[in-house]
Amino acid sequence: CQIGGRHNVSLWFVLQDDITLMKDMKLNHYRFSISWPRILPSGQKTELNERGIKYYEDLINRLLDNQITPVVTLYHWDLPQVLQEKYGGWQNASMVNYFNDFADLCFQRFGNRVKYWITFNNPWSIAVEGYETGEHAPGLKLRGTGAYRAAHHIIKAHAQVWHTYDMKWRSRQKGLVGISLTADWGEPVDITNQRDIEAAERYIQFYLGWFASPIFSGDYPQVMKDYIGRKSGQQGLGASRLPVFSPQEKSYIKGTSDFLGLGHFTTRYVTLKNYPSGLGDSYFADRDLAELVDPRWPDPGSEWLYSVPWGFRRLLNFVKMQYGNPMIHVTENGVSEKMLCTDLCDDWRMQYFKDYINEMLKAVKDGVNVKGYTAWSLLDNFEWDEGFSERFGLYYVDFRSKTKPRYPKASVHFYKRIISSNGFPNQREVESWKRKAVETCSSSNQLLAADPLIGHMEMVTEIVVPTVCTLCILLSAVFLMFLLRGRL
Ligand SMILES: CCCCCCCCCCCCC/C=C/[C@@H](O)[C@@H](N)CO[C@@H]1O[C@H](CO)[C@@H](O)[C@H](O)[C@H]1O
Repeated sequence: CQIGGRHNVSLWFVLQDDITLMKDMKLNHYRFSISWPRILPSGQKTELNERGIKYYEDLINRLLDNQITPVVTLYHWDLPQVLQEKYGGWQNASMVNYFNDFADLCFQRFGNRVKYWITFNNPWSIAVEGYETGEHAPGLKLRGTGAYRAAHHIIKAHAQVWHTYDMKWRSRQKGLVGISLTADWGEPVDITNQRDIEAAERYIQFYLGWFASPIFSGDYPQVMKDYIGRKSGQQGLGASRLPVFSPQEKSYIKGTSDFLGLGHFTTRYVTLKNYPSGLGDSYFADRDLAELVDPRWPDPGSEWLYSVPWGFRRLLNFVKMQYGNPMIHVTENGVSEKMLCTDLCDDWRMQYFKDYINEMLKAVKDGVNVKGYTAWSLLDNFEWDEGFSERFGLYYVDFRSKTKPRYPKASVHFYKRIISSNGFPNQREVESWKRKAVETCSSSNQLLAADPLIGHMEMVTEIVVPTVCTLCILLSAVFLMFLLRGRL
């Protein structure tokens, strides 16, 4: 669960409270990110924000005091603005060294206590949504080239950070450094149709393989090199839009992940669809495929998120087969709800967790090396596409209130049972967990229902009172001026 780099409420007592929530749920680890600009506001090591460092030190210490292992992500999408403005962010190769300096500083300052490091969270989103579709920061629409360039530099930056840790810190600190990749599963529409099978394979290779292949196997997936290379040629370009790793770079990058962090939320059916070149380059057109969904799949929240648990097991087995059965930590898995739905009795989330965790356990039985699972997310937080209107939290957060109070959804009680049983004992017991969770959440619902009143009172003290006071002062000043002018 993650709030770290994006902690909005940094009051100490809130931090304490959240750790109490974690402890109460018997979480044994907590994933959060360190905000690069918070530590190095100019992006470079010349200017250090000691208060930012202190904030993370306190968080880490407090977690350890409570026997909760910190799992720290170094880049969950917040780049120091100056690096974007001066160099173009991840379009520029110089980010590799800047990011390495930041990571090195984190290892130096926190590495005696942090043993699990994740370099990047979901680089697919950074590259595609940041530099191809422009939906995320920095909002660039460099179609057909931007995402590939950004990814190229991210992969190199990841590798350099892993080597820095390996050479400089590992022997003393004895931690692990990995990357967290997010991917959907892609299932052929027709499993007897070779063209659909290949299209589904391309879907996964363009998603997961784009990053995992260089890191685990030493180069981009062959199918990406073939498709992008061919289309670039048809477009009259002298070279592929997909950058190339030199032989030295390939061997430098290969093997640079001590574990694979895996984020997974949903699945797509995939079929062949040709995109003739000349209609505009794009990452999406390069894949020559169409994504489909089954209208019967539940989709309680985000429009891209359908609950398809069986896809999780297939994806995990794909990782095992494709990358030599690496150690996997599931870093993100969860489901949202739309804002209008303020019901704390989130039976669809309990169902999602039950089904997805169950499929993960089947994958473990298949021999997949899953060592950890982290739900997304502990608290409702800022969603990158939809802001605060899509809630992924186990805990509901009342964003209208200054103190951002947390209310447990039914899934808190349910998830807690999964943790203490380390899985599912039997169907009957699991059903009774659900019943009890729903009973408990009804009382929290009542608390939340009383909340608009609190919000209203806060609005009065925060907006109405200061505005009225300012107006009074202004009026008095005007009145005084008139009075003085009359006397002169
Ligand atoms: C020629 C064909 C053109 C087709 C154009 C299609 C454009 C599609 C755009 C794709 C959008 C996909 C959105 C899905 C993204 C998720 O994978 C991503 N949000 C998952 O990342 C995690 O999501 C969490 C929940 O939002 C988030 O909070 C967490 O930080 C992310 O790591």
